[in-house]
Amino acid sequence: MLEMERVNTSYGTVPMLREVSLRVGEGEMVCLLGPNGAGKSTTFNAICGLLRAESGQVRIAGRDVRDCGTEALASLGVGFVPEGRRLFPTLTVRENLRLAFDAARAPALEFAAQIEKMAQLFPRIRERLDQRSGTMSGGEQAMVALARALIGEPRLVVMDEPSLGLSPKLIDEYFQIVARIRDQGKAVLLIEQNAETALSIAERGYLLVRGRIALQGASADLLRDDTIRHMYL
Ligand SMILES: Nc1ncnc2c1ncn2[C@@H]1O[C@H](COP(=O)(O)OP(=O)(O)OP(=O)(O)O)[C@@H](O)[C@H]1O
Repeated sequence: MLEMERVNTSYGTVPMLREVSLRVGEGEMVCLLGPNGAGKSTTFNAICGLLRAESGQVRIAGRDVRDCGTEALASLGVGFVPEGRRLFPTLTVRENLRLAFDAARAPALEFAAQIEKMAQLFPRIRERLDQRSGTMSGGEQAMVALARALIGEPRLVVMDEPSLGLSPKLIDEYFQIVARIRDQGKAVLLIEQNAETALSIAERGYLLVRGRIALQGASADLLRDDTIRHMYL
């Protein structure tokens, strides 16, 4: 579903990502770990078209998306959960979801039915559909941001540190929902600081250090790896 091949990016003259290659297969959940400043959000931006890769390729479902634009990606079946949620705070939950639903351009889907599906998946937002999203708690906003990524039935979901700022109890609830999404057959790239939780639900993982992929492997192997244990566990 997602392939990055030898991607390089810079901020001005400062190189950031260096020869980054990663892939997420159909229905597979993969995590991208890395310390602060490693380039995780840069990788997210390179996938969603906010930052153009200088060289290398970014392909989604076999299509080169480097010049695609973020809106077009939604209609290719990709849902994004950006760091910090980035909801429209003065719009209601329903309006935020509507924008994402329209961007997905999926004529076979019906908005009311998709809202009902999201309300079932996220009971916390059912009674808040007409509340302005900026007045919701951080945990509720996190659920709305995930519902927004899912409402157009994407085949691939890319999440940038979605658990940031959530309480331990909410993190558990959040990742139970993420695991259910994976079980529905969606491909997921989970960019996370929370290595133990991420590796416990993803099949494989990559470790990004100073813009380069330093380690990759099956989650069970990474959980036993000395570098990962030293950095996180
Ligand atoms: N727009 C920008 N202009 C210049 N430098 C930037 C820009 N965005 C990010 N950087 C730098 O690139 C490096 C990687 O940033 P990035 O946000 O990708 O890291 P990260 O792994 O997501 O870190 P964190 O876990 O702290 O969010 C950092 O040193 C950051 O200061």
